[in-house]
Amino acid sequence: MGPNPHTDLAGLTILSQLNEVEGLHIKKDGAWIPITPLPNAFVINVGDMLEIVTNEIYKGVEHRPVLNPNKERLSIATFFKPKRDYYLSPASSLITPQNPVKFKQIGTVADYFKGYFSHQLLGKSYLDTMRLNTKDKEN
Ligand SMILES: O=C(O)CCC(=O)C(=O)O
Ligand SMILES: [Fe+2]
Repeated sequence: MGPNPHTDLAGLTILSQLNEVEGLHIKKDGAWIPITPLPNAFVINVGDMLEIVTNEIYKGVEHRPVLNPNKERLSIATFFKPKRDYYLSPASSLITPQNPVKFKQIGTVADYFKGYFSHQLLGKSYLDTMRLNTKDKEN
């Protein structure tokens, strides 16, 4: 976890904002928006793997934690992802003439992890390199 803007690698992230101090921003329509923690509520973020499985119907949310200089902030993240040996690809039921397949062949979840962590060294989005017919997104 770091302060850099990113999307999460897993399918879904469940965040528990333990002391309800603001500090998470998400990017929406090109603008950073602060998320106000609500009492007794989780923050749920869509990650890269759910974007792949839904063939981009659900988009991974870009977000960044912002340091609050005055208040300590406690956030616990739980990441949900498929098992490592599962094949990672868009669900066939979500591939239609209107929404043709959006991703290259990826392989297993373990293959995706391997590619992701070696690609991180290049400082670019690994998910964007897996898209078909689209240029790498600039962040
Ligand atoms: O600070 C947070 O609540 C989110 C942390 C985060 O983005 C992550 O762990 O991937
Ligand atoms: Fe994150």
